[in-house]
Amino acid sequence: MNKPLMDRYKTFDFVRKPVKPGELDVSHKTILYLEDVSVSFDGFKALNNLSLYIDNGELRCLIGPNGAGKTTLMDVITGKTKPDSGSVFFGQTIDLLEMDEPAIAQAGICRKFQKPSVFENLSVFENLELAMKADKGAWPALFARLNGEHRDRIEEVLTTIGLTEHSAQQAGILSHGQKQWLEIGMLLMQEPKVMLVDEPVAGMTHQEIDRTAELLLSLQGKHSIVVVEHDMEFVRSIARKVTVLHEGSVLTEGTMDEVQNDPRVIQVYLGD
Ligand SMILES: Nc1ncnc2c1ncn2[C@@H]1O[C@H](COP(=O)(O)OP(=O)(O)OP(=O)(O)O)[C@@H](O)[C@H]1O
Repeated sequence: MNKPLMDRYKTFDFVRKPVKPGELDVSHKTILYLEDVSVSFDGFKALNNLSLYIDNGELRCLIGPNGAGKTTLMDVITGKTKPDSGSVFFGQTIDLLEMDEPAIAQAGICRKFQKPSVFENLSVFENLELAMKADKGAWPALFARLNGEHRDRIEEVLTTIGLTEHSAQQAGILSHGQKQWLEIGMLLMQEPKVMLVDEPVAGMTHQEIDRTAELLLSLQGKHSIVVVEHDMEFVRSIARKVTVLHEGSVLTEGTMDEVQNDPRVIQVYLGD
């Protein structure tokens, strides 16, 4: 086939673009695969043959009692902890166990910890600017002028996180909720494929919790999001699918109603 004709064919959906080596392949709709993952600390199994699959673009909530393994699971996905056994893939082909933490972040898996860690002395805008430039690996260019495209991107993220009116305000004087949204915005500047979000609404007011629910719902589809949260009312307000962890394994998965009515879930939450 001559080249121009081939190029024209590429514009049709039915001709699947071949995935280059190292490129994310979500053609099977799954973006994260964890299979038979085990992690031991001094003989204690924090994760025990855990298998979990996250769809591309979905918003998944992860719940479970204290010590169930939620944090360890996040640590495995981000490369902080390497499992003793099992496999962890990003899309069809990218083996996360062969990558270190910075490489995994660079590939598009970002994590937001519970405590906000914004730069308090910088403005909201400058925090977003810094997040973008740091992502480009361009520390020497940190003080270079922003081009229009970058400025537009920051404005877009400001709108998404609802902080446009606070753009020039110093981050240190934002409310707790606003700091959390700014930090989500800082992740968004890096255009993540997967966002791991740890207890986003801890310490928030009811209004802030509602706003956070709206924000996370608005991000699904464009990003795949895994939220670890203890606030069940909040989980109910955002979750399509909930995964319940217990003793390092998946106990059950389903809608919030399904898992809340599951006798095994009631048992692990209430004890015997
Ligand atoms: N570095 C470590 N060394 C020893 N044990 C650990 C370590 N990290 C986690 N654990 C243990 O592994 C188990 C799972 O811990 P993990 O923090 O993953 O649970 P969690 O579901 O996140 O709990 P929480 O809801 O309380 O944050 C716990 O029993 C914990 O004590």
